[in-house]
Amino acid sequence: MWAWSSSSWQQGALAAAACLFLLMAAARLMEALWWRPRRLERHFARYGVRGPGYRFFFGSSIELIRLMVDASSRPARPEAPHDALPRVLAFYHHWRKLYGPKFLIWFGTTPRLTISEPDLIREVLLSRAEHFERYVAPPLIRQFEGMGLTNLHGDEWARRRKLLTPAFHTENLKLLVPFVGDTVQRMLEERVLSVGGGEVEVDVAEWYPRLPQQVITLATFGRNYDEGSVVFRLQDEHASHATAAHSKVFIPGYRFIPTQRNRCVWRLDREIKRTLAKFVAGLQSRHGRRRDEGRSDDNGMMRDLMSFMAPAMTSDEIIEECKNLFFAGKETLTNLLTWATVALAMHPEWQDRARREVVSVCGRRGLPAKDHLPKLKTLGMIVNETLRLYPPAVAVIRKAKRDVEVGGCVVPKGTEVLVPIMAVHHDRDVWGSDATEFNQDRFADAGAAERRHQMAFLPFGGGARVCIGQNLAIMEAKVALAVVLQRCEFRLSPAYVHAPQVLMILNPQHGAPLIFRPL
Ligand code: HEM
Repeated sequence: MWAWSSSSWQQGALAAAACLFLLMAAARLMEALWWRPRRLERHFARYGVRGPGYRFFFGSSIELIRLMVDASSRPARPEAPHDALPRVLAFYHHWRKLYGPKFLIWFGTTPRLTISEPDLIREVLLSRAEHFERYVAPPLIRQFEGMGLTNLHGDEWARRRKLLTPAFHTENLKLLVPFVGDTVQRMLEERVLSVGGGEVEVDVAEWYPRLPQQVITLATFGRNYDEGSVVFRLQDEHASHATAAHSKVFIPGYRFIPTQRNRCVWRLDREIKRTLAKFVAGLQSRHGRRRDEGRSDDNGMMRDLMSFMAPAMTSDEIIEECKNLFFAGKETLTNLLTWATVALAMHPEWQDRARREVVSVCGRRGLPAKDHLPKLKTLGMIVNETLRLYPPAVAVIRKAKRDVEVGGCVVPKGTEVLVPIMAVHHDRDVWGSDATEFNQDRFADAGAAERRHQMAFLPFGGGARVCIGQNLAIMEAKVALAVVLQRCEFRLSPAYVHAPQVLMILNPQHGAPLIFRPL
């Protein structure tokens, strides 16, 4: 009898504990999925910050995707092609009209405060930057981006940034100038100049990637840059699978399920690491031998990144950093070159002006030299105006590490802050009534952007985490465009459709076919 009642008591206690556990789990779930988002909404509303409203589990994501897909189904308006913001950041354009320049959206259950006023941006990126950390990309994206500078935080980021910064100093990079010029010349010879003087159609969005690919590989490893192309090919494949898989982010743990796509992502990751590991091991022993023999790490052209990394980082760290630099430096530069060439094809008068400058500085056929670069002023203005209207990175995101006040509004810990760079660049209040027109002359005098506002022009971000590769990007862009302008005239192909679209960065949705005529 006692035994029976003792076991039934135990069963009752177990059932009660299970109920309590379930209730607590349900309460935690409700807190995460409903009560907390609603509390945060009320919090922001007290400061006058509103937005599209939180929807259970999905936040504003469904509405956001609908707005973006809808916008990308139509080309840009032909009468105002550079007014691309409504198409590229359709959700921003739509909700800003409804809620003003500061509004709240929800990425799933994560609140994202969207700010586009330069004064507030300055607070987030500069004056209160210590209260924010860089956005942490989801694991699938981090895996192909690599755990390098862009994805590190705190002391490890600071150590790595200090270590790599000297490699990107202008003096070190100037030694790459002849290589960039020579590479573009070879690319033109293969694709355009060898066609026998006739016109040829080239999709520049597909043609340009080879340049940053070769340049980053050389800047990273010194010689042997051909091997780098293997990594880029694998990384491209990895990126397309990972971004497609990332769209299933709402299924928790999806990345661990051995679907066909996930298995492919895992295989590619292993292959990239294996290829880089082989490469890095060879280079590490070369650098080690040089050190033992008391020889400098100078490879005769420039100090490559390996010579900065080899003495201070483990092989795994170097592999992750290489993945990161390959990722950060390729698509961005390809985009800049693509949009600059498209803009010059749309505006033949500026193309002529830029060409006249290149010929007068570098001659009809001479490759640009490092001393020519400061003299290519018009080209520099064109590059800046392209970065203003078509910034490859259309936004940056920060996350509040603790409760912090921005523009008089308390931003609770864990809130993400979205800075839509492209919106600032297209803002008439910042850039004047012709903000959405291509007018390189607005950059005629150095410091013109700064005078508008310290945060008016942010193609490379701002504050401590500003792009480490910006000098390299500007140098590459100026040299590449100079060589193209010297040797060819170009115009839009009849097949070209102006349709900028953001897929991680700003891409031409239907490619960028241009007609080249050798000069
Ligand atoms: C037109 C070309 C480029 C553009 C528009 C661009 C844009 C940016 C932006 C906006 C950021 C800041 C991100 C943030 O604050 O969250 C950034 C960071 C970074 N960029 Fe670039 N980038 C370009 C070229 C390059 C190149 C050529 C490299 C190197 C090969 C590079 C390497 C990096 C790295 C490593 C970071 C992270 C810096 C850190 O967090 O300390 N970028 N870039």
